[in-house]
Amino acid sequence: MASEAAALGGPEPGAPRELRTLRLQREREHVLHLQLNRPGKRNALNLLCWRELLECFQDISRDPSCRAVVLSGAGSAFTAGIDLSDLGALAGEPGGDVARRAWNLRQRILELQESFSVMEKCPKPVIAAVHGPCIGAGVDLISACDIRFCSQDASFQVKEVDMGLAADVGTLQRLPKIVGNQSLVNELAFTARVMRAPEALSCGLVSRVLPDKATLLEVALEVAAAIAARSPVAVQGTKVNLVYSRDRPVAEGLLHVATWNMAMLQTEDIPKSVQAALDKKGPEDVPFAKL
Ligand SMILES: CCC/C=C/C=C/C(=O)SCCNC(=O)CCNC(=O)[C@H](O)C(C)(C)COP(=O)(O)OP(=O)(O)OC[C@H]1O[C@@H](n2cnc3c(N)ncnc32)[C@H](O)[C@@H]1OP(=O)(O)O
Repeated sequence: MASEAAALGGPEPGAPRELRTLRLQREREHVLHLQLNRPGKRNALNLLCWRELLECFQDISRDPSCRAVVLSGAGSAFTAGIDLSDLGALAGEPGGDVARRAWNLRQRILELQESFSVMEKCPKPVIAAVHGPCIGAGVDLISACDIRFCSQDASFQVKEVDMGLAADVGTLQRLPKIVGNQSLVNELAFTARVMRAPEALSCGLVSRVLPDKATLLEVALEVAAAIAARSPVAVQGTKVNLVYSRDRPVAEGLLHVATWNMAMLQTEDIPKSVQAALDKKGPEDVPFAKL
C-alpha cells in the first residue's frame, strides 16, 4: 500500500530527495546540515533554490529522525540574495490585463514567502550559520530561522531598495521583532547600509560571532546536537509556542500553551527526564523516542 508521504508527493520521511541547489547531510545524531550550494554564484537564490528550500523543510518537518537543522552557505558567501536574472523576470511578460498580471504576481510572491516561512513553521529549531555576505533575500531567509550565529567576516545588507523594490519575503515583518529597534531597521531598509558582524551582535540579529567559518560551523553543529539531545516533545513544543506567542498578547500565548500542554505534559519524556535528573544524568543520557 502506498505510504502517506508518497500520496502527498514527497519521499518517505528521512529518505533523500535529489537536490541541485542545496546539499543536505546528516552531520550528528538527529542533526541535519543544509547548505545553500551554488558557490560559483555566491549562493544566489534562483527559482529552483526557492522551491528546493520549500520541499526540503517540508520533508524535515515530517522526518522524525531530525530534531535540529543547521543552515549554511557553501563557498565564500552565505548568499548574494535573489538570483538577479530571476528578479527581472518575476513581473512576467508586459502587456495583457493588469488585474490578471497583478493577481498572478501576488500568487508568485506568496509562494516565494512560503519558501522562508516554512522554516518558521517547521517545529525543529533551525540555526543559521552566516559567513561572508548575506544580502537581500538572505536577510529575509535568516530572519525566519530560530538562532543566528555568524563569523567575524559576515556582513548583512537589506539590499532590496537598491533594486527598486520593498523587501517582501519577511525582513520588514520579522527583523523589527528580532532586533527590537525600529529606528535601526528603518535605517538599514531605507539605505541598504552594510551591517558588519560586531553591529549584528550588538543589535541582536545574531547571538554569537565566531572567528572563522570552520569554527562557526563547529559551534552551530554543537548547539544543534545539544538541542537534538533533549526531548523532542519539549523542544518542538517550545518552538511552536515561542513562534505562536511572538505575534500575540501574553494572555493568548498562555492559553495556547495550556491547551498544548494538556496533551504534551502526559508524555513519557517527563518521567524519563525527572529520573535522569534524580540519577544525576543529563538529557543526553535519556533515550527519547522519535517524534
Ligand atoms: C518577489 C521577490 C522577492 C525577493 C527579493 C530579493 C531581493 C534581493 O535579494 S536584492 C539583493 C540582490 N543581490 C545583490 O545585489 C548582490 C549581488 N552580488 C554581489 O554584490 C557580489 O556578487 C557579492 C558581494 C555577493 C560577492 O562578490 P564576489 O566578488 O565574491 O563575487 P562576484 O565576482 O561578484 O560574483 C561571482 C559570481 O556570482 C554571480 N552572482 C553574484 N550575485 C548574484 C546574484 N544575486 N544573482 C545572480 N548571480 C550572482 C556573479 O554574477 C558571478 O557570476 P559569473 O560572472 O558567472 O562568475
